[in-house]
Amino acid sequence: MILKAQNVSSSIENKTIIQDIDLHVNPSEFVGLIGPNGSGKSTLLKSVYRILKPDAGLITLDHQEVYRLSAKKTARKMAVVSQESPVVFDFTVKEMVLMGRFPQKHFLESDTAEDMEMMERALSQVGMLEFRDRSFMSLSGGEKQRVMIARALAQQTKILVLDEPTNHLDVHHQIQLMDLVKTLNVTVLAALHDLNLAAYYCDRLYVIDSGKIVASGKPEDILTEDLLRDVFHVSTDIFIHPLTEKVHITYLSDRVLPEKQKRPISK
Ligand SMILES: Nc1ncnc2c1ncn2[C@@H]1O[C@H](COP(=O)(O)OP(=O)(O)OP(=O)(O)O)[C@@H](O)[C@H]1O
Repeated sequence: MILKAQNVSSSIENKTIIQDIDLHVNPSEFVGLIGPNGSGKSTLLKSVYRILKPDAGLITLDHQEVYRLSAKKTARKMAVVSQESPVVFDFTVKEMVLMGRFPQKHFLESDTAEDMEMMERALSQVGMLEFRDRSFMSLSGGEKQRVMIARALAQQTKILVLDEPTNHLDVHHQIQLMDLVKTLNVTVLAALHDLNLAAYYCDRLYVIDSGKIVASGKPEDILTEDLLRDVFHVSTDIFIHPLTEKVHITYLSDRVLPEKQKRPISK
């Protein structure tokens, strides 16, 4: 499944939030969207998953315009884990994950043995099976996030759109989740704050700053000390890790940098 955004611009309350965005994700590719707070990552993802219709431009899934597809048809193709945790009152973890099966079902069709199997498999994939009868609202932030990921997995789509999927997870669960997503062999577009995770797992990255794509390409080609200074306003030391052979970024506080290595950081 190929996802494309062409010349996409969106505004909220007459303020342009993202502008002339061109982006594509090839089948089975893991693409990361990185950028500072407020740069427009979630807005772009919301436009992709049909929550915020762009003012201009085109978003397609396998050459079909998403805003012409029904919500149900889109949900059969694309699963989303958004930043906001849903406010639900009395659903169990199991019921939350089974909701991911709705797009595949007929109106009022009850849960089948296959649905139950998918639910159990998705919960074990995120290490949450033992929580299946717990109330969703009683879970910790990280546990909720893993259940929402299980729900997306149970949806069995060819494309996953993830908005900060690891922001509540401890280091072990961050790696477990990213490994899992990587092995699914589906098309992934994910907004990520952790640049080392992005560099390690993503095939390609798009860098967004003030609503515009300012760089794109393989992590090793675009994650430079200059780019991180210009876009994220941090000093860094970047090298290829000898074991992983991936870009590794060390963040440097100006307080510890020798005077002669300090370079102005614009903001
Ligand atoms: N409903 C809204 N009303 C007004 N401004 C909004 C609204 N939604 C988003 N914005 C603004 O749009 C800009 C982009 O927001 P967005 O959530 O897309 O950024 P982001 O890159 O995902 O940020 P973060 O890294 O903090 O999650 C921000 O300045 C934000 O305040």
